[in-house]
Amino acid sequence: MKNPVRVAVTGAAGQISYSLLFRIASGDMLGKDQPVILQLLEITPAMDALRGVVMELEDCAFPLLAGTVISDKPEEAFADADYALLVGARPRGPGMERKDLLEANAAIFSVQGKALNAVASRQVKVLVVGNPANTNALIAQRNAPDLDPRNFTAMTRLDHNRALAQLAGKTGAATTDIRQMIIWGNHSATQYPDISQASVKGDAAAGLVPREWYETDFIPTVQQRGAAIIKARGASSAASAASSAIDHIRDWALGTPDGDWVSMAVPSDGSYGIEEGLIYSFPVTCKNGDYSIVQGLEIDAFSRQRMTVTEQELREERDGVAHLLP
Ligand SMILES: NC(=O)C1=CN([C@@H]2O[C@H](COP(=O)(O)OP(=O)(O)OC[C@H]3O[C@@H](n4cnc5c(N)ncnc54)[C@H](O)[C@@H]3O)[C@@H](O)[C@H]2O)C=CC1
Ligand SMILES: O=C([O-])CC(=O)C(=O)O
Repeated sequence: MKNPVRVAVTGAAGQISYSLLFRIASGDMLGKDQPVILQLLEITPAMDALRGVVMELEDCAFPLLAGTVISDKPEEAFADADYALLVGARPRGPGMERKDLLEANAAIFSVQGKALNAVASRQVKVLVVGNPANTNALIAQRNAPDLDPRNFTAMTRLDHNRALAQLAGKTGAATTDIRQMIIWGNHSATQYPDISQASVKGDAAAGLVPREWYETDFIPTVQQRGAAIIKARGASSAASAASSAIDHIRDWALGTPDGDWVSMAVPSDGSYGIEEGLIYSFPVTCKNGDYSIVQGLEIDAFSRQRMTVTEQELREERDGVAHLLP
């Protein structure tokens, strides 16, 4: 049996975590041979609710759950963490954009970045889910100067999976028949879901669907899916967000399949002309616990224009939180 790894999760009594924690503990994220210790962070008023979640975790008798720690102090929850899933933040309600949460949530990520810097494993892999996820990841990263900046990522895998589902529905294929989908940019309404590289059962996706559908239906549907779920459910997506967080960390830790890639928001290294340092979603492949941005893709004028719009929004979000970026 492998030694247990430490997985910190914030917002552990919230609705995403209620789907997420049980799947981490069952081995869906890091493999059926990898024991985990869950280190759960909540705010003080939510500690009773968190104790209830831990009672349920115990009652599952998961063979891989090697321990559970709960705390309302980031320095306790992040101690020696190998993975940190930063979920805890306020969700948006109807009529809000995700960046409307910036003011409410940004402070959380500067405090947690400092705590990760102080006590987490030096190799900690960080996934920010709390919105606005890309800019929150930037805040956490910049407050953790002693950690590898590349290990701060934000979640656009839900958008990626939504795009797979939409294209599968339109072409009558299974999501597993689709390769090389891309989400570029921000986890927001400016994101650019790009099928120009994608294939369905080996055929170019762009040749299988009308251009008109792609531009006026597919792109806005994926961009607005979070809002559509809030409208329908009265609460933001939770189970699908949890599932995508599992996918993000699993692929980062265990690797992407040959011949395919996934979308992750990672610090730009200047690839495709995107300003260095922004946490921008790119197509990436993962191997041996590391990711690389896919290089050499051709970018046409349509794509470039959309990639620039979402880059610009990320610049504006960053400039809006300059006081939290040491
Ligand atoms: N990146 C993505 O694709 C997605 C992101 N989200 C975002 O994820 C976040 C969480 O969503 P839900 O679980 O639905 O919200 P929720 O409100 O059900 O749970 C959030 C939890 O975080 C806790 N919390 C607040 N401040 C905290 C802090 N400083 N430290 C630790 N815990 C703290 C709250 O007490 C609450 O229990 C929201 O910001 C939401 O917008 C949601 C869906 C998809
Ligand atoms: O839309 C929201 O506010 C929640 C979220 O990020 C998503 O479902 O993509």
